[in-house]
Amino acid sequence: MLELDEVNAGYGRTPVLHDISMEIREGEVVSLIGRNGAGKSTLMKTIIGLLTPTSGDLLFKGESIVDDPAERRARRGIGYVPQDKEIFPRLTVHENLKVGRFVNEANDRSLFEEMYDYFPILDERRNQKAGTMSGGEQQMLAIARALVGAPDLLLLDEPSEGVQPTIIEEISDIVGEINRDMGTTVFFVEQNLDFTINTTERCYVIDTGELVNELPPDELRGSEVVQQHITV
Ligand SMILES: Nc1ncnc2c1ncn2[C@@H]1O[C@H](COP(=O)(O)OP(=O)(O)OP(=O)(O)O)[C@@H](O)[C@H]1O
Repeated sequence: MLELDEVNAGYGRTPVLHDISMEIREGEVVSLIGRNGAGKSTLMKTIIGLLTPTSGDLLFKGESIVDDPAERRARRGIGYVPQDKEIFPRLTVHENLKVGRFVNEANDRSLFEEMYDYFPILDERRNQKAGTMSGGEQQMLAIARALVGAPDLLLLDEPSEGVQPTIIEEISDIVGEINRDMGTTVFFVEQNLDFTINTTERCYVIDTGELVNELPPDELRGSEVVQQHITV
C-alpha cells in the first residue's frame, strides 16, 4: 500500500529524517513510536505531502507520489489526521464531516452513516459546534472526517494525545473495527505504549530521525529497545 524508499526530509537546511525505508502492506495496522522530537510528525507530513523529501521516493499502491501535492495524495486515497486534529470549531460535527467528504470527492463512496455507526457520540452531536466537544470527541471527529471519503490508507498523528484514558481505549477498538470491516490500512505514530500495543500489528521505532527497530507489539512492553529509544 505504502512504501518509503530511503526518504530524507527536514525543515530548510535542517535535516530531520535520515534514510527512512519502510513498507505498509494492504490491510495492516502499523505504528511508529518514538519520543518527543524524534521525527514522527515530520514523517507523517512527508507522507501526506506537506513536506517535500530532499531525497528518496514514496510509493502509494505501487506508484510514486513524491511529486503529488497533498490534495492529490488525499484524492488518491490517503486520509490524514494531523497531530492538532484541525477540526473546524465553529462548524457543526456534520459540517466537519462534509469537509472531509469534499477533500476526497473523487471517490464515489461516502460513509456518513457508517461513521455515525462507528462513533455514536458524533451521531448524537451531529448539529453541535465541534469546538464545544471534549478532546476525545474531537479526535473521534477528526478520524471520522478523514474516513468519510473512504480512503484506502488512514494516517493518524498521535491519536491518543489530549484524550482521556477511557476514550483512548474506545478509539483503539474503533480503529481495529474499521480496519477489519472496511479493510482500511492504518499507519499511526504514537508515544503512548498502551494504545500502540492494543491497536497495532507491527511497530517501527524511530530515534532522532532514524528507524532503529521493528517489533511485534507484544515485545514492546519492557523491551530494551523501548527503554533505550522511547523512555525520556
Ligand atoms: N516547522 C518546523 N521547523 C523547523 N524544525 C521543526 C519544525 N517542526 C519540527 N521541527 C523539528 O524537527 C524535529 C522533529 O520534530 P517532529 O515534530 O517531527 O517530532 P515528533 O516525533 O513528532 O515529536 P512530538 O511528539 O513532540 O510531536 C524536532 O527537532 C523539531 O524541533
